[in-house]
Parts: sequence; structure tokens; C-alpha cells
Amino acid sequence: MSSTVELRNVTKSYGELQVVHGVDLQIDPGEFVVFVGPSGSGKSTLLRMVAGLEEITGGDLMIDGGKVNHIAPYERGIAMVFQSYALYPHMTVYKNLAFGLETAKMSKEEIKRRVREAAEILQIEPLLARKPRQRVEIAKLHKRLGNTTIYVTHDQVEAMTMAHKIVVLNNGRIEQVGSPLDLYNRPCNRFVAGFIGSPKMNFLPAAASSNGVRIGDVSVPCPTFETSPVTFGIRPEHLSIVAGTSRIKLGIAAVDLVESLGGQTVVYASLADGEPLTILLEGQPAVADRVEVFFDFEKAHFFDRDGRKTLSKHLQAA
Ligand SMILES: Nc1ncnc2c1ncn2[C@@H]1O[C@H](COP(=O)(O)OP(=O)(O)OP(=O)(O)O)[C@@H](O)[C@H]1O
Repeated sequence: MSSTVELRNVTKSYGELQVVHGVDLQIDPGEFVVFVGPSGSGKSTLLRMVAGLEEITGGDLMIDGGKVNHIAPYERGIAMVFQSYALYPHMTVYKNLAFGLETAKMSKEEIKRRVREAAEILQIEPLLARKPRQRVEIAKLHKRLGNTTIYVTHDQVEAMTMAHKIVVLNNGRIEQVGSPLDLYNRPCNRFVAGFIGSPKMNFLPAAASSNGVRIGDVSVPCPTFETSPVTFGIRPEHLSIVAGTSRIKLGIAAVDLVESLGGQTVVYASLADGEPLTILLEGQPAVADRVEVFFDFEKAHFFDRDGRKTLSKHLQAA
């Protein structure tokens, strides 16, 4: 029942305005794929093109190896709706299933009959009245159906918890595709690094120096970079306020605000040059008004002028 969905250089224009720019994407059978990205990045447009609710301007949409660009949603049939399941979180599961059929101007009775029949076969009747917004319902539905699913959200935390594969979109282009942990551990550029992870990654100006890299007041000796770094990125959870063997001192920061979450503590601070820093600490440590801030070099990210990741040999080897 589960299908392969493939987008090959898919574009979308509304008149002169191009909103999706050559998207290539492979979705494997049974995968749960989540599209994330800021408002206007093209998530809904892509999903609507896959569901057949929006015409594809250029490129090919392949389902199980066959081109379906010009196949209307109703011609794809209800099996198609299940196989490539496009979920709208504000609608009930019933409405989601009925949606593709409504666009085919099918009678209410016929839609009802088809949805009930499909729900019965798939044994999802108890879920019909619920909205898939409730995260557990989406996960349950996917587990029951085991089908290829595409889900759209702004919320990267939701994407991290649900997806097998996350597609990060920005301005109608894919920035990166990967598992949640791939994107968290190895973001390929500054945009993805800043978008995935909560609280967000800290970014500080950086510059190549004769023996490594300068980050604010510190000079970190490290092997040469592929291209000159201009930005240093470190996640709040990879900063510390106590020294440790593998840690490098980043500077002294003035603490602006401490948020105690019980299990974790979030510290908002500013370095001497005014650069803001968010530090996420485990437990409930005592936090003075001024703290020494340390980071783990293994967890550092460096980006070049164009926001692309630039690697030092040391990091590459790690
Ligand atoms: N019918 C339309 N005519 C013209 N432009 C459109 C139309 N539909 C969408 N757009 C534009 O296409 C771009 C992508 O929109 P889309 O709704 O796919 O983004 P999104 O990532 O789903 O955003 P959101 O998270 O706010 O729903 C936006 O710039 C939007 O203004």
C-alpha cells in the first residue's frame, strides 16, 4: 500500500511569480516526511502539488515510478489519498480523507460511503472524528496505515519528534533533507543550523587568524579551514559555565535573565562586546551575575560568508 513519491526539478509559478524553484526529493515507501520552513517558504504549495490540488508548473511528480503531473486528485482515487497521505492538521481525520474527493465534486453521500468504507478496511474508524493536530493521532494513524505520509508544519520541534525525514524549505528551495538527528548534528548551512534546534543555536562573528580562528576575544588554535569562517555557531546545550578538560573559554558574560524549567535552566547572557548568548544547563545550578562561558570545540559549527558550513580539518576528523 505504501508508495514511492519522487519530485524531479519541480517548479511552481503564479503568473510571473516563481514560488517553488526546482525541488528534487525522493520519499521512500512508508516514510513519514515533514516539510518545515518559515511562512511563505512553499510547504503548502509543494504538498498541494503532490496531492494534485495544485498544478505543477515544471518538472515531474512520480508516484511508484509513474508520472502523475496531469492526473487529477479524483482520478488518483482514494487509494492514492491513502498512499500519499496529505494531512491538514486543522481538519478532522474524516475531513482529511474526504478532502480529495470533495475537490472532485463527488456527492456528499458518495464521499461519506467511500470514506467509511476505507476507514473500515483500514480499521481507523475510531479516529475519524479527531483532528490529526493531536500529535499522538498522527503518529497512531501512520503506525496503523504504515503509508507514505507528508506532513507540513512551521514547528521544528514537532518535526523533530515525528519525522523520519525532515525537508527544510526556504524561499521555495530545499535547504537540506535528512533525519532529525542529521539536521541537528550536521546542518549544512547557517539557515538550517538556526532553524533546527530549540533554543536556537548561538551565532557569533568569527575570523580566521594566523593560528586558527578568533571568536570574540578568544583565539582558538585549530588547523586551517577550507574557506575563511565568518560565523561561529554553538548550540545553547553545548555551552557551559564550568571549566572542563575539553572545554575552551569563550569569555565572561553578564547574566541578563535566568529561566528555571526544573529539569533544565536557560541562561540569557551577554558577552563583553554585547553579543547575546543563550546557555542551556542541566538541572538547577546556581548562576552568578557574571559567568565564565566555555564551549566544547567538537560541537562547534563554522560558516562562511555565504552561510555555508566551513570545516576545519580537526572538525572533519571528529
Ligand atoms: N494562489 C497564489 N497566488 C500567488 N501567490 C501564491 C499563491 N499561493 C501561494 N502563493 C505564494 O507562494 C509562496 C509560498 O506559499 P506557501 O503557502 O506554499 O508557503 P508556506 O510555506 O506553506 O507558508 P505558511 O507556513 O505560511 O502556510 C508565498 O510567497 C505565497 O505568497
